[in-house]
Amino acid sequence: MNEELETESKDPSVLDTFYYFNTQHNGALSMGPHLDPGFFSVTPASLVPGLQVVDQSTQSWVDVEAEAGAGNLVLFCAESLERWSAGKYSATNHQVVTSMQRPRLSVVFELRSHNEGDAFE
Ligand SMILES: O=C(O)CCC(=O)C(=O)O
Ligand SMILES: [Fe+2]
Repeated sequence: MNEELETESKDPSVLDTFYYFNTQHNGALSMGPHLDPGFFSVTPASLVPGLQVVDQSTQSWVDVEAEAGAGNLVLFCAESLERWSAGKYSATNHQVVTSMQRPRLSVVFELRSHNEGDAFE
């Protein structure tokens, strides 16, 4: 295992909060497309839209807050779960775009493991 991967797999679980000023034009990227590194991520849908996930059946972006009302929990798979399940559960590609020119607050919990081989050690 290279050093970068080793460091990544030893990251603790995180609870992040984000405040997006949303001063750019609608549709501008606030956080580029990415996969989260852990097993899964869970976030309450925000009051202000912005989170988008890729629908794997159509490969198109879906607006999360249009599907899940504010406060409903959204759970998506991340990279360790994809590797650990040998691809049975694919990590969800997601991004954040500017919308409504109103500040957006989000809270995201990412469950990670100290050692992927022993997932819940
Ligand atoms: O702000 C959000 O809704 C998502 C943030 C995110 O994708 C992340 O923390 O990895
Ligand atoms: Fe993310």
